[in-house]
Amino acid sequence: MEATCANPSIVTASRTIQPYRSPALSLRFLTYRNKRFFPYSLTVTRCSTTKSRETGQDSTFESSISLKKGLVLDLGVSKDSWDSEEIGSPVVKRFLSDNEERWYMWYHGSSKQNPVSDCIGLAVSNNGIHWERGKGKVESSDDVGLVMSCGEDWWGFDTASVRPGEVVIMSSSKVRANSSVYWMYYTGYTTETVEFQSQGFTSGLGNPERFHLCDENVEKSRVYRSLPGLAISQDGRHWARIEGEHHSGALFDVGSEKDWDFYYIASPHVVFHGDGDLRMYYHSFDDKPGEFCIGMARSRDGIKWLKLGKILGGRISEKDGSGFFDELGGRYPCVTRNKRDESYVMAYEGVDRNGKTSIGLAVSKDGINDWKRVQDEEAVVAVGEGSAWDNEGVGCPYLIEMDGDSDHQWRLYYRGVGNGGRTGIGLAEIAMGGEQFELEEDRDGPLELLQSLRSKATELLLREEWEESIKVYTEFIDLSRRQVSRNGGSDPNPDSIAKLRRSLCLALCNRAEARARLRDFLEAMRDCDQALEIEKTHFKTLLCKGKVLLGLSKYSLALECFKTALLDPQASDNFETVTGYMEKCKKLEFQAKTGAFDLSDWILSGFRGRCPELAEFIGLIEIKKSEFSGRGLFATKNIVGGTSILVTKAVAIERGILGNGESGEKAQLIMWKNFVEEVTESVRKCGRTRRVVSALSTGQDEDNLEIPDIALFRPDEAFETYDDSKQSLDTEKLLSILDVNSLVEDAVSAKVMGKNKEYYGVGLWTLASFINHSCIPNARRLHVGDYVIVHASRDIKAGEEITFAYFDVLSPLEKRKEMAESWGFRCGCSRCKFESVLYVTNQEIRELEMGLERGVDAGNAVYMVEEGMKRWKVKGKDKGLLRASYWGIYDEIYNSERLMKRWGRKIPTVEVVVDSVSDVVGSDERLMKMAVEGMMKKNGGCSNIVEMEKILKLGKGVYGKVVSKKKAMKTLLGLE
Ligand SMILES: C[S@@+](CC[C@H](N)C(=O)[O-])C[C@H]1O[C@@H](n2cnc3c(N)ncnc32)[C@H](O)[C@@H]1O
Repeated sequence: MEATCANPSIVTASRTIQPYRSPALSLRFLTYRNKRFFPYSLTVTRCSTTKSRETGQDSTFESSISLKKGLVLDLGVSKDSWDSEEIGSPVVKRFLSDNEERWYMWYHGSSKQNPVSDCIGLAVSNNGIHWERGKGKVESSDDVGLVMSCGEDWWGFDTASVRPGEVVIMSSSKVRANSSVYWMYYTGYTTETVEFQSQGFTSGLGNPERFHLCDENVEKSRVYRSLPGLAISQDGRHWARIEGEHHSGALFDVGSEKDWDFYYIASPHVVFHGDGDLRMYYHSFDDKPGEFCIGMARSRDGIKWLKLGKILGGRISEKDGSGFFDELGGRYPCVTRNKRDESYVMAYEGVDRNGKTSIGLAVSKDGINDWKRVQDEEAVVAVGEGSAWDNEGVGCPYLIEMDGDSDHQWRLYYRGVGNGGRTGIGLAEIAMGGEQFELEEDRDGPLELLQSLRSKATELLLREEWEESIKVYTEFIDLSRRQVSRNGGSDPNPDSIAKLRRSLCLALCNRAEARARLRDFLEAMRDCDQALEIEKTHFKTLLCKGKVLLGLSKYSLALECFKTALLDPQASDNFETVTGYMEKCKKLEFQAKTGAFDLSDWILSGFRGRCPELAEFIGLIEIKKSEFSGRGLFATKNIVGGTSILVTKAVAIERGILGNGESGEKAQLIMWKNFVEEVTESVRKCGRTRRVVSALSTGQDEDNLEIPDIALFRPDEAFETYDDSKQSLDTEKLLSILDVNSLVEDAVSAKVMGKNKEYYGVGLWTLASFINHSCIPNARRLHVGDYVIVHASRDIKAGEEITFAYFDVLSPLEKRKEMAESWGFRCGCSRCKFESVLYVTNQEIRELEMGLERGVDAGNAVYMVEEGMKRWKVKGKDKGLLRASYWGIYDEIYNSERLMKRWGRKIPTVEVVVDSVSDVVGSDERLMKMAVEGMMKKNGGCSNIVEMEKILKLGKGVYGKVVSKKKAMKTLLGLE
């Protein structure tokens, strides 16, 4: 499986975690502005609010704004990938269940080895943007990659190429993707071609278009006689063909010579209208008018089809048809039902007189008759400008309506063609103004200005340019208010005032949304409240307010808000969204109060889907003056090992996969630069963040730092003390703060998440930044998504300082000193003090160290340490300290049969050593691994219950009580 993007979600702190010593100074010389990992292009391709000349009707689509988000799937990188040469025909499905979101994309592709033969593959994603794809055939039901090759029956209609048209889920889409029954309608080709007779058509017919075969003439005069086929699958990966009525196994044949669909049938797209009513939309080329046409067929069972005829053709015959983006007709229909009004929406690829392709929309009330184009002359999604990846053509659209609360958002996946015919799959978002601001009069007055402001603000909102959209909404809101008060009461047309007030309410709501994105929660709340004064139960505003309250961790108030939203008639369409938020509020409130988080199910699911939601939580702790340096966190009550101490969300995180060597270092610098920029932005936008970040240490004069009240870190409290001054922190100070307090997510995360070893993430978690280092730590970190959970790695007494390891504490004193130095401090912990004294006074230890440097036999060295401790009067817990320092040699001996044969009887058992070390440094993966291996060797399995319990206890120390189910813990320990 090739991961196209890192999305790490759970990370454990361990020996390899190094708090970040920043390359901050060198960054100043870097000018490259990294565009993050995903090449979003954020280009507005079409923005029109004109009424459809053709329809003149009140379609919710009449004002559509599309926004290209960029390339989401490029060609397969490796030369031998099945999809390295060309890709297209995306068919995208989104599956939602209670706690996960899964996206599937089937698409066709061809390889460099065999560029004329297309196969079908599957990619998966948890957000529809970052896709995981495979380079070879899928093996298991979790795998991704090639899922369907050409047919092998010599008489079959699909022996040369297959391309997906649509996948119909024959059970609910609210079930897990892998238990559904999928019906795939696809286009199959043989090598049989038909001569193409149309005179007027000057560019290639393109069935199938093969952009890698740049010689257009190949396809000019001949087309492949493709037909529609059906295959079914239980898991979307393993497909069985269903034979249709046609002798070739296809579902049906082309029409007779006089019919419009005589040449071929392509891109079958099937819509489930109701029981016993399936509708297929497909395209062909009608040579009488010389244009691409879209037609329909109907079926009761999805297998036997009855053709109904053409439903959408070209515009050649139209009076002013020339110059339209779809003058030569439409193809690749993708039809879907608009959840709002049950009408049908079709996205299609329009072909202009030069053969250039772009994407248009059409609507129909019943999906059969009366299809109307949404925009007349221009496409909804046009080719990219300049050297964009899709500057040659866009087409093969796949439209998805997103459930949710935003302004009627649709996603449109499409095939883009760029320079040299390079293909890729891109994403555009389409907003259909659901609550249109309708203008009926006074086109030159303020109403026109209002309309233009509103369109501009909506567009900016869609482009996620929050600050700009807030500015324009503010203009709109001020002007509307003036307008309302000027005309209020005395207006001859009370209807128009009512509309104006509705628009004002929506604008306030949208501005709140933008402000919430910038974490301007107080302002967002104000906007929501003002909108609700206009319309008490405005659904979208109630949703927005609920989310703002969630953002402020005010879970019970948020719950009330969502409950009120549920009473609105619009809620029926968004029932699951609202009830989903309500469940979230209840869960988070419980978690914030108790700190009871459980990741077991997520772990058991193999970390599939979204990370579990977490609430910020502050346990039994306070900030006080530390013996080490400056401030520290202290337990106010006894804390049992494994218990969560705090859960806090990162101010910012930057993640990526770093390579090795110079390029890896450069990538690291760029990541650091981005990270600094992100923190700077957060600090500038939010007074609360500014205050908590500026309370952190710069590493200077720590003992004179103010001791902040821990309440400052409670999101609940922060709401009341929010300030609005929008200032930045002094850059020098901010860089020092980040240098001292940033933490790096480590390679263990890669292991836990099954991610690439070179995965790298750096972040800032404010409250956790008060935790000092100790070489005998009592706490550990676990990173889950953007949150860090700090838990007790062993029992902690009331009043004890909470500490974790900034670096590997299973290493000798000198090494630890070096690491602390790179952090800019001298460790003042009791273990360092004890060992320093011992080393100064003990010649034998110094000799032992020299021996280790020379590479003395590990067995001998362990024996010397163990025997030495008797002479040096090192007793009880102190033995664990020295064993931790020389962990490397203990590890070596216990892992070597040869050494154990020789020394095994003379040294303590693995269990004794693991117990004594974990007693002083807390749990650690390596101790756990050694205990597990020891148990396996001794018992030949994990049958010994007492030892098993001991190991699970160690596991609890490493991962915390958040892994409450034994089965999940065993999975992490590799015992399941
Ligand atoms: C992330 S901050 C920890 C909180 C810090 N003590 C404060 O007052 O904000 C890291 C800094 O704390 C100090 N520090 C942490 N652990 C220490 C230790 N074991 N001995 C001495 N100084 C320590 C160092 O100055 C280090 O740069």
